[in-house]
Formats: sequence, structure tokens, C-alpha cells
Amino acid sequence: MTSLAIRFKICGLTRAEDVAAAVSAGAAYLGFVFFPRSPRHLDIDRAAELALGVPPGVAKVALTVDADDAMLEAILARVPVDMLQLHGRESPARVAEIKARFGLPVMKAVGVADEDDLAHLDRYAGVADQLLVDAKPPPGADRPGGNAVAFDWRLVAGRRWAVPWMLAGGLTPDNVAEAVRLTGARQVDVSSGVESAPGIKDAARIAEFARALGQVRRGALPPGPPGVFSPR
Ligand SMILES: O=C(O)c1ccccc1N[C@@H]1O[C@H](COP(=O)(O)O)[C@@H](O)[C@H]1O
Repeated sequence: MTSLAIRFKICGLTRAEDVAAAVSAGAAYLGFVFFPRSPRHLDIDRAAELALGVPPGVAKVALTVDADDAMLEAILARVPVDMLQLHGRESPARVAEIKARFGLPVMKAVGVADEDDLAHLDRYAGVADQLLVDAKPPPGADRPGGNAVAFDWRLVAGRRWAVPWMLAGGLTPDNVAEAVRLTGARQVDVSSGVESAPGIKDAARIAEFARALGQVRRGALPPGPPGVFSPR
């Protein structure tokens, strides 16, 4: 049985050595967080420095939370970004507006805790280029993601949307293969699960995460379209 290339994103990079570890493990996407309450927050200068060190072929994703146009303009003026990840309460209309104004592919994150949340994914599937299916933050959390919390993956098992999607929330080297087998995700996103401390990635855990994905066999996944995004 052949193995299947599951694409992965390493999010919340803050150091050049962590970027190098993610690239060498084969990450398809790297995420840079612009959200001051996150321990992974970067100022624009630091983000530009890190992004300029990313080799071609690896997508650089700017994660923002309810950013206004001025903030997006400031980021994009300095940081060479390939995709925007919108991780706040942006409405479908705001997603469409950002996409039109900035001309970049947009990935909309939606928090899932129960069946009712799946309807939100359908609302965004018509406007976003890609969906990020994440866990809803726990009560009292001070950020909408990056909380090391998983949701019940059975909720999205075998689900498909009109656009590619990525699974996120509490993934680790130990559980990612099972998450992929259960959901059929062809793309996954991780932050906390490959860290030694908030904002500090662990090269060994990143490599383990990639190895775990490499062991998922093609026949182990439910059938369906690949659900993978191709950057322009
Ligand atoms: O990583 C953060 O600090 C963060 C802050 C604000 C919004 C989203 C954030 N991270 C995203 O959350 C998910 C899941 O993260 P984890 O693996 O459970 O830690 C992932 O998509 C990150 O991109």
C-alpha cells in the first residue's frame, strides 16, 4: 500500500531555527502569527526577517484575527506573504472584501465544537479559497486558536466542502495519524503540539509529526477529492 503525501502547516514560528526545522521536515506552509495576545505574536520587522528566509515553494501564511485594512496593509507592505489566514469572527462578506482588496488567497478558520458549527463552514466555503477546521477555543481562552485543544474528529469524518480544507486543533505527533484516518483530511495544521514551550518549536517534535504523517497509508483514508490547495 503506498503512502500518501499529507500536506502540513507549522504555525506560530518565531525563530529562524524553527523555520529551518519546519522546512527541512517538509512543511508545505509556514504560519506567522500577528495577534498580540498570542505567545507566538511577531512584530512586522521580525516577521519580514523570518519570511525572507523561507525557500520558494513553501507557502508563507499570515495569521490575523479580525484585522482591519490598515493592519493588513502594514503587514503586506513588508512581509512577503502567500496566503492570509483569518482566524477571528470575520463575516463571509469581510472575507470576500479582504480577498478582493489584497488579491491573496484567503483561508478562513472556523471553530468546531458540535454539529451546529458545521453550518458555518458551509457559509465560508463559497468565499474563502480554503477552510481551516479548528477546535473552538475553551471557555475563558484569550485567543481563538493555538490552545492545544482538539475537537471530536468524528464530526467531520468524511465531510467535504467546495474548497480544500485543513484540519487543526490539538494535533500532535502522537494523534495526527489517527486524526487523518478518521477525518480523511489531506492537510493539517499544528502549533502547540510541536512546541517545547509556547512560541518555541521543537525540531524533534516537528520531525516526528512529519514522520507520523508519512506513515498514513493511502488505503487507510476514506475516499474523496484530495482537498488540497495549490498556491497560484
Ligand atoms: O497559535 C496561536 O497562538 C493562535 C493565535 C490566535 C489564533 C490562532 C492561533 N493558532 C492557530 O490555532 C490552530 C490550532 O493550534 P494548536 O495546534 O491547537 O496549538 C492552528 O490553526 C494555528 O494556526
